[in-house]
Amino acid sequence: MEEQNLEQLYEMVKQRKQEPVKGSYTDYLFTKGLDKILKKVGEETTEVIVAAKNNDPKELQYETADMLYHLMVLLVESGVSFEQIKVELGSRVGQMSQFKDRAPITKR
Ligand SMILES: N=c1c2ncn([C@@H]3O[C@H](COP(=O)(O)OP(=O)(O)OP(=O)(O)O)[C@@H](O)[C@H]3O)c2ncn1[C@@H]1O[C@H](COP(=O)(O)O)[C@@H](O)[C@H]1O
Repeated sequence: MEEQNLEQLYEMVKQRKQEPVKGSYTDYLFTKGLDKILKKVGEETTEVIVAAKNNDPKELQYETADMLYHLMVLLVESGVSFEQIKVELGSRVGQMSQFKDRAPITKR
């Protein structure tokens, strides 16, 4: 079975932006523009949430792939490079998360 990592997907989407393939879904999104892309990111994100809530791993896998694809389209459309995301993530490696427990609610 063929696999694709996120960076390869990003590069493929970027190539579609630079060299549009008329009739392709990616071109359809870029042609429709930012509002359409944002609606799709929102829709696919909601479907991820519902799949997780329904405890449906297959559906979660499918919807996560849909969401990530649309997120890559949004990054390309917004001019954010995959390298920038890697640098951002890299800057966090090895850092300790700042997490503070909220004080428990107590009875008066
Ligand atoms: N990974 C994806 C990918 N994931 C999801 N989708 C598309 O995202 C759409 C989501 O389905 P929906 O039912 O929500 O949307 P829709 O009803 O088709 O359309 P709208 O709601 O947006 O009007 C489907 O049309 C899927 O085909 C993707 N389309 C493309 N890719 C990758 O991009 C490559 C190039 O695709 P094209 O640009 O279409 O050639 C493909 O080979 C894939 O590797």
